[in-house]
Amino acid sequence: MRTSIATVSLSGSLTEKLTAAARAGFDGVEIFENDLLASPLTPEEIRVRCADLGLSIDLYQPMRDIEAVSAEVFEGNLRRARHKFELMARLGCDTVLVCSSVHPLAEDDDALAADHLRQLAAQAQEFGIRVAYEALAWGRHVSTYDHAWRIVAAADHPALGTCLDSFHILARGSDPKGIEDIPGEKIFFLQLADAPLMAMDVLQWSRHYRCFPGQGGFDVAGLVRHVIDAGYDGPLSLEVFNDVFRQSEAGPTAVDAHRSLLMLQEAAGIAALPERVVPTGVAFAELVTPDAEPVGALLGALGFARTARHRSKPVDLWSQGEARVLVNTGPAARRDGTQLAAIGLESPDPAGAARRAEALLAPVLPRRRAAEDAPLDAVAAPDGTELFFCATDRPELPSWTGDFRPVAHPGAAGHVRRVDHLALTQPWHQFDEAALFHRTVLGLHARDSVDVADPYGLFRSRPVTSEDGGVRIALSVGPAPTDTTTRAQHIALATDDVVAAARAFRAAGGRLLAVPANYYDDLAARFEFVEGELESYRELGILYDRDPDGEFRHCYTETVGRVFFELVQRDGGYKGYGAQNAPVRLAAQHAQRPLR
Ligand SMILES: O=C(O)c1ccc(O)c(O)c1
Ligand SMILES: [Mg+2]
Repeated sequence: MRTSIATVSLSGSLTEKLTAAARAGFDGVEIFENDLLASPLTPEEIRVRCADLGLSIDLYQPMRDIEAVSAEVFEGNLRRARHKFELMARLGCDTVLVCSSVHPLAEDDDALAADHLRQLAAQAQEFGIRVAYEALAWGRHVSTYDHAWRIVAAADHPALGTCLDSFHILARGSDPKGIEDIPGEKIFFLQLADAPLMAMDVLQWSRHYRCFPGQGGFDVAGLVRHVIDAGYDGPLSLEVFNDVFRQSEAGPTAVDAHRSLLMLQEAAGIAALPERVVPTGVAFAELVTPDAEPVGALLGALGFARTARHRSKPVDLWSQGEARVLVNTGPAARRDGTQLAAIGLESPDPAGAARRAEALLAPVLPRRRAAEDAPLDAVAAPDGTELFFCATDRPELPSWTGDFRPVAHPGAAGHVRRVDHLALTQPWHQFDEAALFHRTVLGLHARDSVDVADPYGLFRSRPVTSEDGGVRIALSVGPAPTDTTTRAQHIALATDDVVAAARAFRAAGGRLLAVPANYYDDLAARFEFVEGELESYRELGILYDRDPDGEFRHCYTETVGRVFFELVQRDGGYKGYGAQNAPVRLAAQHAQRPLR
């Protein structure tokens, strides 16, 4: 279906918004009145600009407080409307949105509202314009879609229809099934927005917290299904009022927005995308670092061995069990400092995974980083992390391991089995985008987001995982974008015996994050431990959590650049990440590296 986006959903000037929408692949836009009023371009110039960008102007909005008022006030409203219709003719836009009135003098009189909307539509028709009447969730007398439709039906004018807005419908808790009772040709427009489920004033909720479909808690795809079944064939248009999007760059927001519509159409069964290829495991994590020494020392103490070196580049492969870490001291490292730059994901079909990613607007990276390298399918995540789709040790497919030559090594003798999870801190304005990206592009499941108290703000974390936990990525966003502790990324390594792993790490010269005694006094109050167990945790800085599924024990290394390691032991079916312990861990990391 055609896709459209309201200019209010993007930041910047009108021309910046239009350019971003066109580049992201939208077919059209809804022009918000304020964006037009603030633009130095004349309506004719805006029309030309849109045409040049290949965008249709699908809707002009909003017109407010029109209906169910005194005859005298309505006279004035019609005059006001005429000016807007003239403007729309200059713009080349044929549909106007009229919101249900919030005016204190509006009367609770459906017959009067219908009469006024009929007169408005008759005037619009003279300009070749259609009026789409929308129920605002906080409308004074009309606040539900079915009520708005009853008034439109009663008015019975060919230039009058209804505009459905998923936010208003779902925020009111209306049953969207009833949409199928509206004739498709009377649904003049469909606006889509999701929102996190919150108990708050609906106007504030709508104006500040809307998000793109798939990023909140509403079943927007289910609603769209009903609208399609009603016979609607107009555009799918995003109308998202969101405080974060207002501040972030329009280009990436528009891409995020368009990705959400592609995903929505797949979910609603309207359009197909290349099939989902869900990764089955972590092939490697790649660190870039200007100085291989401290990272190497840390990996060595964790029991990793340097097992291979890239044939042509300054990249070492460190291995232990199924865990592999690449340490890259190439040019990017000198630029960016020590950080987690890439993730290799084991993929059943690397080329298929890349095709889906590309269809979902992920930037595709060159297949070979150098002429002699094995071809690898890779894309960039929103935060710039490179994701490689790998087929490790599958002779029928090219493997990244072919680019590495084994080096003599003493053999890894540690307690690490594999990568348990990767924790990636997102730029503050890309948290929702990152979750949607990992869900749609990688086919991972987004779990509930948790808020954790950091001593200097709030830290939010949301895991995205494969069904069996073979891939777990914890996406997070911290309070202060410039603060190194909350920008840290980490690699969590799975072990069957975290006490032994921690002891071995310390014996090899590694330093574990020290955890305050108060934490252990509290643990003793919350849980019963076998003799000596708590003492080991206290000595080593091991944190503990238990839930009905199982137990979790974990500890942390010091941080190099932006990166630290975690050793984790999961027992039973524990699926979490020790969120209970995160405030203590964050405070300890701040204490270790005071804010500058
Ligand atoms: O918040 C508002 O006023 C507003 C305006 C126009 C819309 O289409 C809408 O859904 C909300
Ligand atoms: Mg709306």
